[in-house]
Amino acid sequence: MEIAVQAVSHQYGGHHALDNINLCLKPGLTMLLGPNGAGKSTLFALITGLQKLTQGSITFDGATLSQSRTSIMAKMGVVFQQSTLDIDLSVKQNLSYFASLHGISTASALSHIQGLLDELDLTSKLNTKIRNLNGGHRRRVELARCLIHKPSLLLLDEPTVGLDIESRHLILRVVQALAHSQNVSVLWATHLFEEVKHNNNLIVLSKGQVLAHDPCEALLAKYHQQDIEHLWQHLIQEGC
Ligand SMILES: Nc1ncnc2c1ncn2[C@@H]1O[C@H](COP(=O)(O)OP(=O)(O)OP(=O)(O)O)[C@@H](O)[C@H]1O
Repeated sequence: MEIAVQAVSHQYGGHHALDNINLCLKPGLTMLLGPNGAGKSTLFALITGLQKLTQGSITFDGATLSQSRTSIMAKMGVVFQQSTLDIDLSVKQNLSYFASLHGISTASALSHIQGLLDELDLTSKLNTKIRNLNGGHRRRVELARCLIHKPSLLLLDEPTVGLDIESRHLILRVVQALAHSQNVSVLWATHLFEEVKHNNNLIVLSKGQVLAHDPCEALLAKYHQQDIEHLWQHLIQEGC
């Protein structure tokens, strides 16, 4: 799915959270790098329709949410910063409930994500209640859940914050493989330089403005920087 964000601004009261954002997301993994308060979650809220879009436009393969909400939402998978799992239900019950919302049977949902459940070390935990899982495994369940309906747009809002290192690496590896092998557009918000790989697309967001949006390699070459942290510092100094 191709997502075009054009001239999008958003204010909370008089505070400009996003200021004239223009982006085009294509299949593959795009990292949205920005510090706390840069406007990442606000952008997610506008793309998902949780916040009403009042300035600019966002289209999904050419259609807006107000034109084709049901079909666009059916193609969207989202992991928000805050967990939305029911902690008193088991892993399987959480997956099953989500599948049923999309008109998918539990059996076909589990069969579709079986490989993923194995990779995420969740198969043996299907009957475990979420409250008995650690944070890393809870996040893995959320990732598996949002892939049940085969989305073509995946939005991940700081999905590895606060997780153990093994879960962080695993989630990053799974999402990178997914974005590489399937026709899925992934937008991954992060404030961690080390999560950005040189073969990713990169959007640098600061104080509600896009400072750069290009393949990472191209940005490193353009600004003569060796790594993401130095690129970031260079862009901040140049842009603000
Ligand atoms: N509901 C709200 N009411 C008022 N101001 C808000 C609200 N939500 C966000 N903001 C402000 O808008 C700006 C952008 O916030 P946003 O949460 O989008 O940034 P972020 O990059 O996702 O940061 P974080 O990683 O801390 O969530 C910040 O200055 C924040 O304080």
